[in-house]
Amino acid sequence: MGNRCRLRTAICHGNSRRCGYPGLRAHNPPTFPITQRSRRTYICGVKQPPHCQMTTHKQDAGAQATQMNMLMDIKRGRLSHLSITRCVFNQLLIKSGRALKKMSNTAVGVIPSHVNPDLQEERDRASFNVTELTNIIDGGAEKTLLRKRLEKLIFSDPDFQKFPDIQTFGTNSEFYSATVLKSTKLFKLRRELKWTDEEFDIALRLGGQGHALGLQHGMFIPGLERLATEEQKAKWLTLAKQYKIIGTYAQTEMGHGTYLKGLETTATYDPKTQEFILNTPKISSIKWWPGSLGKSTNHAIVLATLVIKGKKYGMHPFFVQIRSMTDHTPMTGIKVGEIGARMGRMTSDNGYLILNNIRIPRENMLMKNAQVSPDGSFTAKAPNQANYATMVMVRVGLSYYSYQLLSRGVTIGVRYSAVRRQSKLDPKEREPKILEYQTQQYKLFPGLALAYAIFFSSRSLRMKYMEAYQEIKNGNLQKLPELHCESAGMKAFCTDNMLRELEIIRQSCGGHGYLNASGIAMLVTIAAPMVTVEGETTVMYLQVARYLVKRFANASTGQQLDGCTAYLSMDHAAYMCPLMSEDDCRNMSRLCDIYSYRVYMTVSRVAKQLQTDIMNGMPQHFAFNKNLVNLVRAAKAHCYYSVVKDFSKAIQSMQASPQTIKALKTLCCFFAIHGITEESGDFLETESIGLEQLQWIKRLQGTLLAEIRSDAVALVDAFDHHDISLSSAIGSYDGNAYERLFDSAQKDPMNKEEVHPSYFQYLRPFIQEMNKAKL
Ligand SMILES: CCCCCCCCCCCCCC(=O)SCCNC(=O)CCNC(=O)[C@H](O)C(C)(C)COP(=O)(O)OP(=O)(O)OC[C@H]1O[C@@H](n2cnc3c(N)ncnc32)[C@H](O)[C@@H]1OP(=O)(O)O
Ligand SMILES: Cc1cc2nc3c(=O)[nH]c(=O)nc-3n(C[C@H](O)[C@H](O)[C@H](O)COP(=O)(O)OP(=O)(O)OC[C@H]3O[C@@H](n4cnc5c(N)ncnc54)[C@H](O)[C@@H]3O)c2cc1C
Repeated sequence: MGNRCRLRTAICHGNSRRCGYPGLRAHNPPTFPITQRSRRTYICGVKQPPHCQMTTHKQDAGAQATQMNMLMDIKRGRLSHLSITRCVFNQLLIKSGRALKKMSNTAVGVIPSHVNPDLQEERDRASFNVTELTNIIDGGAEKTLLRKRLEKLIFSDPDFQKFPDIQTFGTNSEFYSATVLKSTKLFKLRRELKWTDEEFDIALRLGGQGHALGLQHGMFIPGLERLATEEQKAKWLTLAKQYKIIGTYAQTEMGHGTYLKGLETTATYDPKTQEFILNTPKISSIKWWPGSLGKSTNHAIVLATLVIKGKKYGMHPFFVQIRSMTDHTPMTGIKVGEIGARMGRMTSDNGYLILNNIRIPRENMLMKNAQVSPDGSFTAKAPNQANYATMVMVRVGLSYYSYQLLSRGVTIGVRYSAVRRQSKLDPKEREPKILEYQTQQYKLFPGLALAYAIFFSSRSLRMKYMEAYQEIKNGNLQKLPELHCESAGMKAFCTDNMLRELEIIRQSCGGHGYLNASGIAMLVTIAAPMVTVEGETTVMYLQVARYLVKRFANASTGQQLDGCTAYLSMDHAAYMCPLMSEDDCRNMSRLCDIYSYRVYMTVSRVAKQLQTDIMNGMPQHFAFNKNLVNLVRAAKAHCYYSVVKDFSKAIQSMQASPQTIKALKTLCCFFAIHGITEESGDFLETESIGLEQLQWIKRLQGTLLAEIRSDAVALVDAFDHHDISLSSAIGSYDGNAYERLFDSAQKDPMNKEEVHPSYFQYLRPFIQEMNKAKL
């Protein structure tokens, strides 16, 4: 915390409580309207004479020195609480004689209504029209209006306004209740206002993190849509869409999440009664993790290994009622509950489920992809992986969700860095904004560029998904393998890199980044499980690698490839690094060629090594395991290349002003060259670039940091996250970080009482005992 802030806090702390103005607390607003001018004359809600103001950066050195000395005294414990207050006030009164020309624009405990000038200055210097870029992100000006209309509606509700504070200070149980309330409110609004799916999606996103009933829309409804027959949909999908039943997707078990063939929950068919008997026969088979299962849901799609006459038929989905529709108690034979406190905030009630001889009618197997007839004969209509369809959809969704989380994080980081001043660059100048430090830019701008890259790339993936899904729905599964590769790869790439960047951004906020009130700490914990859910990162990369190796083998036989692996069948024999000068390093087409060659080399090397190992007699699974690290490396290279390509293509086809295009091009180029510097070893080793080119690229990196710096605030403003969605004291639109931090601290339940009960219970008796004790 800077000196200025520490002093403010110290002043307010004493002042608000014991400085001779009893009854007035820091967050007590004055009871009459505050004008801009009068606002300046308040400290802790107490009217002060104009001269009795906080010092500013431009104050004279003498005043600063006096305050510093006082601070040292406070630190050393030489000043009592009361004397601190008096002393500070006296000092301020003395200094008032020097007529501080520019008074502090904010009184402690009052959040100013104007934008922090340091942030305004950034906005004034933007090289492009922020609204234009916001419109592009929203998908058009009319979509921005729609989002804003929904924002206004949702955030005018006091329950939504309260949510950030509950998220910051509430107990797990309070937070869970708030997320139930939030979900039910949104569901009701959807019905009442007849929202379209798009409007509802926007509303869910605005609602921020934490939806107790999130799995209803995230997986239960999509699961029914993808796995149920038309007849079953008519029965259950309608109920689910009308919220008459609340459900989840229960697949993962305590013993298995990744390896679906290893699921131990069984659904054994009984032809006599035409029922399935569901069991979780051992501890490792207990369903463990499903969201909304712990406390919220009354139904579930349970994934279980189908057993007919002792034969196993792989994993299939079953529709199971788990709680009573009248009193929400578990159905007979079912034990269900919460799995326990998790890292960070519990954004959903993840649960466990034990099934003990639960009988469900034959019709409750979701039979779109495979059927069991009354006599127990099994017919598959599609490969078993068709039952993984819900996961593919969620992987696509999580790629976009990564954009949402990261863009929020980087908004907080950049805005805060534009209002935080610390240390000295030029000894003669005032302390600079920390955003001026190149190292700070290097912490923030990769995340900023990644947020845009993920946005454009996940948008392109979503479009591919919609197209392929239509075909898959009609029984044409041709595009499924590529869709699986792309969705698994993007899910892994986006969540993995998003989490890494968010943690760097958190650190870039210094101490305040560790406070929940910063919003960024919370984002990191919300992002943390995203690398695990819906297919763990390494496992997903390995699925990509498996596809790449296969496609490489196809290309080696002369097959012309299309789609995301087309580059594998191109002729790379005559490759030469296309960067001839430093200027070329800004050429996206050339940078894409470098990326494509790097993937090609990485894939071909590992594929050839695999082949050699197998030819040398190594069993295939051994050979695979021996090369896993390089397989993941190849998959990562493929994904980075795809994202660079998508980002660059999106800009090429964009209808926007030259200024906006230029700002995005700079960011895209930075994203591409940052990837090269991060993995320079790989690029050099594959001879995609040479040493000289690497030097050019590194030099350009410094130049681009400086170019992005001037538009950084505008680029994050363009995401246009509402303050309630951000839930950040240090990243709000007005940039009044310190005032909001202080305000937030006042709301901490620990500050409700001046003296904590533990003082009477433990501390006072202890101190008394120590005072009585002989030396
Ligand atoms: C909308 C969301 C918004 C965001 C909300 C935020 C809130 C967060 C909410 C969070 C909620 C979190 C909720 C949750 O977490 S729900 C639980 C999620 N669980 C998982 O994701 C499990 C991960 N495991 C698997 O998916 C599979 O077991 C893997 C893939 C690992 C292996 O697979 P498998 O066991 O079968 O063995 P195999 O490797 O021999 O593969 C055999 C063949 O199958 C092909 N194959 C494999 N998979 C697919 C596929 N999907 N489509 C098409 N094809 C596929 C594969 O290429 C291969 O083809 P070929 O090479 O033989 O030709
Ligand atoms: C917050 C949260 C919400 C969730 N929600 C749901 C839900 O709603 N419904 C649901 O069904 N599930 C849910 N899950 C479970 C989630 O899908 C699984 O945790 C996830 O798929 C990972 O599986 P796992 O836990 O078995 O990890 P593991 O597979 O045990 O992973 C542990 C390690 O083993 C490695 N590993 C495993 N297999 C391989 C391999 N073949 N090759 C190389 N390395 C390997 C991994 O890379 C990892 O490093 C949720 C989980 C979380 C954390």
